[in-house]
Amino acid sequence: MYQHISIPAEGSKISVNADYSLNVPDNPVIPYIEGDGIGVDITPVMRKVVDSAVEKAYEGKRRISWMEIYAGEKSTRIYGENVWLPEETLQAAKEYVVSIKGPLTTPVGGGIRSINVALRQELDLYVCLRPVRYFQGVPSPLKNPEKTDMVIFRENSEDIYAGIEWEAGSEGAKKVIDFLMNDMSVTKIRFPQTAGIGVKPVSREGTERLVRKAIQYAIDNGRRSVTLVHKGNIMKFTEGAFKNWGYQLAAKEFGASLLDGGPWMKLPEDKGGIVIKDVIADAFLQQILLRPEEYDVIATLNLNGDYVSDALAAQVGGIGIAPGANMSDSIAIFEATHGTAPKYAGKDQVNPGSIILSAEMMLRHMGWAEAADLITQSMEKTIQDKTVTYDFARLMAGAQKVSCSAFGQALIENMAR
Ligand SMILES: NC(=O)C1=CN([C@@H]2O[C@H](COP(=O)(O)OP(=O)(O)OC[C@H]3O[C@@H](n4cnc5c(N)ncnc54)[C@H](OP(=O)(O)O)[C@@H]3O)[C@@H](O)[C@H]2O)C=CC1
Ligand SMILES: O=C(O)CCC(=O)C(=O)O
Ligand SMILES: [Mg+2]
Repeated sequence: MYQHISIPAEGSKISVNADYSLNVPDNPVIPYIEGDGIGVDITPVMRKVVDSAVEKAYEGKRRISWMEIYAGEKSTRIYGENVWLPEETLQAAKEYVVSIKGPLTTPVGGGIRSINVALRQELDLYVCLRPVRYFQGVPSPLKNPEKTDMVIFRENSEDIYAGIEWEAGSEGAKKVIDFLMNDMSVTKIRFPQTAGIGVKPVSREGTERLVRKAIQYAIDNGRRSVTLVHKGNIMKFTEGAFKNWGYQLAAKEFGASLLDGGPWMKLPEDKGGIVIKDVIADAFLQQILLRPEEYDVIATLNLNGDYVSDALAAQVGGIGIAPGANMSDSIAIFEATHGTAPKYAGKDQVNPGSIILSAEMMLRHMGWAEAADLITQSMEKTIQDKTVTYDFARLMAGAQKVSCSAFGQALIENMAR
């Protein structure tokens, strides 16, 4: 029994088999977190669009029972002042296997640590999967935005992003600096009296499980290459190790061999002949603008993946239309790439496209491809009709600018069946 979560009267749990495949009942209970800021605008629209797609695709034989669970500001209103991520929210996400969330606020330079990161850490959702594709008609800063077609596998549990750090002048920072200077002979801390300290753990296990998923995805989906994106020239034993462990895994588990003497590799033809390559992160950020067609599946560390996600989203029209998922082998929480966009909160203005396309990924993950296809088709049609929210309308000649909820309604009306 939960304290504040109301379990729907109808519906049952999705379960996971030993091989991590899912048993999805026709009436699954799907937990959702509304989200802070624009969560109040986009999450209800997403639910309506998904319900409509499922109804249209399965004519009442399948249906989602939504179950609200809480995190972020709404949680503090329900559970108490300092309860940002209740234990029962984690429990429900585990028990019900597949869920979806709106964005959650993280204060800058102090205050609570990210609840988004905490959710990923607590549930060990080690893959952040963010596909980036172009929808015809979306305004983009590129001449040929359709050439950007990548799938990002961002490591989601390690790196400097994990939040191990001590504030300048704190007891913790002093202790760590003392240890580094006195016990480890470190002489390179430029201003030891006033330095804050962050720690960047990157492990072989963490790297291998992420790169394994990326390569398997590339094989299963007929992709051409997997690129390891790193800053290994500077951070040799973290980012450099990520690159080395990635190549080693490709050889050890997938039979990759050196291509033209290396370091690039190639999988055997029965595994699609996929090329495994690497690129240094700064060079990657300029190459994705100049030659995006050379990149396909991307495997990278947590912080790089965060930067790369927003940069690639911009190339195909912005974070209003950038979906994603946080996944372990069994549990998945789908979420948009963007944040809470506080200046638009409650104004019914923003693009609900990102969370709707995250739900589209969720439906596909559940094996409900017919409903997922309806969402993609209606998204394509609605954008081509130039019925769009402010973010696209301001860059599109002759567009009909609509609200967040009206865009959802247009999607529903444009569903083919
Ligand atoms: N996973 C999560 O929950 C995430 C949470 N965050 C958190 O969100 C908060 C705000 O972060 P911030 O850096 O402002 O980033 P945001 O992604 O929230 O917003 C930045 C800008 O992106 C555009 N944008 C974002 N979402 C949409 C949308 N749905 N439709 C149209 N445009 C959109 C807006 O641009 P414009 O002004 O040009 O219209 C907005 O001002 C922070 O607390 C941050 O930590 C951030 C990222 C992910
Ligand atoms: O947790 C946050 O507030 C930011 C997270 C983020 O930017 C991301 O995961 O892309
Ligand atoms: Mg981000």
